[in-house]
Amino acid sequence: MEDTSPVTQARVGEQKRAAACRGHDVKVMMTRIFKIIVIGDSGVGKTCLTYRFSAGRFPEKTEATIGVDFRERLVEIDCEKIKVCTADSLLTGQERFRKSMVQHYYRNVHAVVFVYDVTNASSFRSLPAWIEECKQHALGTEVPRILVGNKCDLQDSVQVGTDVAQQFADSHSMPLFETSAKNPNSQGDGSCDGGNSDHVEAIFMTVAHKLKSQKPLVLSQPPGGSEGTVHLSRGRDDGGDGARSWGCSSC
Ligand SMILES: Nc1nc2c(ncn2[C@@H]2O[C@H](COP(=O)(O)OP(=O)(O)OP(=O)(O)O)[C@@H](O)[C@H]2O)c(=O)[nH]1
Repeated sequence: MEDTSPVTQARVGEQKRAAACRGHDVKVMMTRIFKIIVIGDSGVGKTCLTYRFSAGRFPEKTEATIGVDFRERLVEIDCEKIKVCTADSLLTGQERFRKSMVQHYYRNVHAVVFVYDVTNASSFRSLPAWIEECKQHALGTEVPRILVGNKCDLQDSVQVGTDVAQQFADSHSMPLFETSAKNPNSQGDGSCDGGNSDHVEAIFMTVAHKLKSQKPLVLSQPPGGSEGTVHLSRGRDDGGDGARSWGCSSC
C-alpha cells in the first residue's frame, strides 16, 4: 500500500524536485533564510534533533544548552537554495538574563518546533506553557508550528502514547511527528535500522517547504527602473536584518 504520510510525501517530492533541478542551469540570485526555533523542556532532545538535521548524525556527547545553540544548513527546494537556521535554547536562568535572551530568541521567527520526550510525561504536560509563551511573543497559529515527540527508540519506556499526542496536536492545529534523534528510523514501530537522518531531515524539510510556499520570492520591476534589472523581494516578512541580528554565523 502506498505510504501517504506527510514525511514520505515530502521526501518523494524532494527527490523529484532535485531530479528536475539537475537538468537546469539554476542561477541563484540570493539565499532566503528561514529561522526555525525548537522549544521544549530541558533534556527532551532539542540539541540532538537540530544537530541531526544540520550535521546528519547524532552528537557524540551533549551538555545542557547554556544560552542559545544556533545551527544552519543550506538546502535546495524547487531549484532554490534556502538556508534553514535552527535555534534551540534552554530558556531558564536568572530572570534578568532570561528576559533579554527570550526577547532575542523569539524575534523574527518563521516557524516553531515544539518538542516533548515520549518517555517523559512531564515534558508533554509542559507543552501548553511553551505554546502560551510563544503566543505572548506573537507566535500564534499564523506561524507554522509542528509537534515532535522525540526518543521513540526507547519503546519500552514510552509514557506518552501516540493517540494522546495526536489529540493534543489536533486541538492546537499542528501536525505531529514521532521520531528519534538517535535512531530516526525507529519512529513509532520500534524498528531501528542504523539511524540514518532521513526522518528528522524530512520533518525540518516539511517546515521549510511550507515556509517557501507561504513566502514566495516576488520578481518585480521598479517603476522607471533600468532595463534588465530584476529586483527580488520576499513575501510577507523577510529574514533580512532580522536574520542578521538573530545569531546564525552567516545569517
Ligand atoms: N535514546 C535517546 N536519547 C536521546 C535522543 N535525543 C536526545 N537524547 C539524549 O537526551 C539527552 C538530552 O539531549 P539534548 O539534545 O541535550 O536535550 P535538550 O532538549 O537540548 O536539553 P537542554 O539543552 O537542557 O535544553 C542527551 O543525553 C541525549 O543523548 C533520542 O532520540 N533517543
